[in-house]
Amino acid sequence: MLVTGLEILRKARAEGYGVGAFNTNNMEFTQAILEAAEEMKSPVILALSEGAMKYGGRALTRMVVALAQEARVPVAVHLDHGSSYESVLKALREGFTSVMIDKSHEDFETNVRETKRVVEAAHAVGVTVEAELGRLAGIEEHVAVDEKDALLTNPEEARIFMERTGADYLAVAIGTSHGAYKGKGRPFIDHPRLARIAKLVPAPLVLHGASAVPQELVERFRAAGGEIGEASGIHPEDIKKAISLGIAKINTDTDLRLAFTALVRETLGKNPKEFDPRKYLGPAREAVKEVVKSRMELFGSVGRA
Ligand SMILES: O=C(COP(=O)(O)O)N(O)CCCCO
Ligand code: NA
Ligand SMILES: [Zn+2]
Repeated sequence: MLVTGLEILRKARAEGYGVGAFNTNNMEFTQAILEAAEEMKSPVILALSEGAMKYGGRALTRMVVALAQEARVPVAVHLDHGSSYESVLKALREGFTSVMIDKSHEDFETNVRETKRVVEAAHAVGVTVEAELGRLAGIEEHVAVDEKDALLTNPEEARIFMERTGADYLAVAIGTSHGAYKGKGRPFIDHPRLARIAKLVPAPLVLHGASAVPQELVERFRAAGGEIGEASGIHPEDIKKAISLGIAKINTDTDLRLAFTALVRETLGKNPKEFDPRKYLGPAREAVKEVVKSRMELFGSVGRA
């Protein structure tokens, strides 16, 4: 059933588990994510970025909202990294039940003002809001303290920010970053900082850039002809620890893309004569589903629907 992001995330934070927000751009990803959620009896958040909205248009948004309504588990349809008030309004018009306004690159007062404006509009139509404070950036442990403070979320600022904006959940910067290159080896995650934020911010917390970029997936991608450098993601133990400290929404996109693309390359490589899209998109869909299921097990959301 289609529910708001807060309905899913409030319970997750209260009960100490995480819920995956998985990005989709097409039918196969959407099916894989929802099938995994139903099989695992797990709540789930379907995330569409502005790029996804542009790429898929009404075909994508109508499909995602309709399938979320029919799903046998709680599903929120979420605008990922909304960059403007107008972009959020479009998502609200499409029936999304969760919207992110990401003004984390602006100064504090601008972020507060813009976020507050979105909260008023979204709440007026029963939709909940994710905001962001702090700069997502993979940082090495030895990075100077003042540089970390310039980048990562300041706990006291977070408290004031949430009180002034009324946002429902908060994306925090504690050392993760988007994409496949999150730092040399095991990225440094500032758990003490997260603990301080969680003490001051009772709202569900969000972890962006949370993909694991597992080596076996990177190898499979390379073996099938893909090219990728020294890729590394967030260690599963760091995800579990972050959830125990207050993270409730975990964004995963890169892992799904790697799995899907590795399988398309592999299937096409093995069957040069094949030109029925279902024959290479189907196995890729299954690979995405398996990644989503394993993420749900890691997050502890299995059986929580
Ligand atoms: O936080 C994330 C996903 O992070 P990751 O790249 O670790 O999957 N997102 O918001 C997804 C869109 C960003 C491009 O990946
Ligand atoms: Na988001
Ligand atoms: Zn993100």
